[in-house]
Amino acid sequence: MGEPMTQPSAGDRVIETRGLTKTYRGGQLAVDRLDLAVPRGSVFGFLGPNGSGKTTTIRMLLGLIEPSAGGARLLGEPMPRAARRVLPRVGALIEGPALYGFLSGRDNLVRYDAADPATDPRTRARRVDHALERVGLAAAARKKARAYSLGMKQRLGLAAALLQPRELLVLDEPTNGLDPQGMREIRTLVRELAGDGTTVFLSSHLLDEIEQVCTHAAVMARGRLVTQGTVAALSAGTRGRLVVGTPDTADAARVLKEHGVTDLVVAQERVTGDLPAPAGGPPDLAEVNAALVRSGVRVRAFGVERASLEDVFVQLTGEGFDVAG
Ligand SMILES: Nc1ncnc2c1ncn2[C@@H]1O[C@H](COP(=O)(O)OP(=O)(O)OP(=O)(O)O)[C@@H](O)[C@H]1O
Repeated sequence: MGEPMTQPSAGDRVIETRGLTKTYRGGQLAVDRLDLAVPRGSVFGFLGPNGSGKTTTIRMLLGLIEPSAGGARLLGEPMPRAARRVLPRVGALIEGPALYGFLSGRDNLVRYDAADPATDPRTRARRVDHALERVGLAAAARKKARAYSLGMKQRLGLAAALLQPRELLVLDEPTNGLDPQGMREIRTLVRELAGDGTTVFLSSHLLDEIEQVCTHAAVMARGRLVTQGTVAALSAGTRGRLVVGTPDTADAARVLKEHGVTDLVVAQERVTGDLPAPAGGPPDLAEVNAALVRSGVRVRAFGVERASLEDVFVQLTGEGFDVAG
């Protein structure tokens, strides 16, 4: 309030950081001049290998730790200064929910709801039941939380974050440690929440997870932002690889090379390579295919593999994605 609007579109950003930096006391630079812009309504994936600074960033966004330099705005308000005003509009799940194992899932939620002085005790039961319904735990609501699977615990944590209507959900590695079924459940839930108009910001070290659920992503490496944008644009920025399935790999490689395909890799009955840069338009794949056939190459499969976020990461950092933390 009262502050001049520096960006005309600032109101459309639920998270915005400028030069956000964290150096821990031991001197570890965990987050280095981060400029993040999370549009309202997006499912925003915060992607990076372990140790790349995701949790540190999230802790600063939520006002749990102070930045060493730079700043963050959450729902348009400066953090941590406006924490008391902003945080009630934000649901968060970080480092697994704190639950009492000896209480039922439902009673855990009742406790969470009662801990919030702004809630009306008369409508508590309705809120709790609705949240349980929301995450698909209604049938297991009376079970003790210690009997819950990890996925159920994670869903209960989400239910706690959903006791109030939220504009933004911040989830730190929400599928970490879950089995494939548990992961699917959380992903489905995230999609549903986004469908209702909640902006979801989630961190993950899993590329395919981000590609499956997110509309936007930011990629981190060693505390720095590598890139951010829509998932479609990030992948489109990287050329796909041509893949030819054939028993005649040597001939195929020769013909492809003649057509400007580079970085050829010959594996068992498969030749892959980078397509030439599209000077004046994309290469004519039909012509490449016809040339293979003209040279007597028996082509079983022919196509371009879509670039993945992993390709984007490797191309931008020159590192594999599994960088040690
Ligand atoms: N409290 C702390 N004190 C000192 N260094 C820390 C602290 N917390 C994190 N770090 C270091 O800061 C860097 C970033 O860690 P952070 O936990 O933010 O990364 P991350 O991307 O969330 O990884 P992970 O998925 O493993 O949590 C790491 O090198 C980590 O060792």
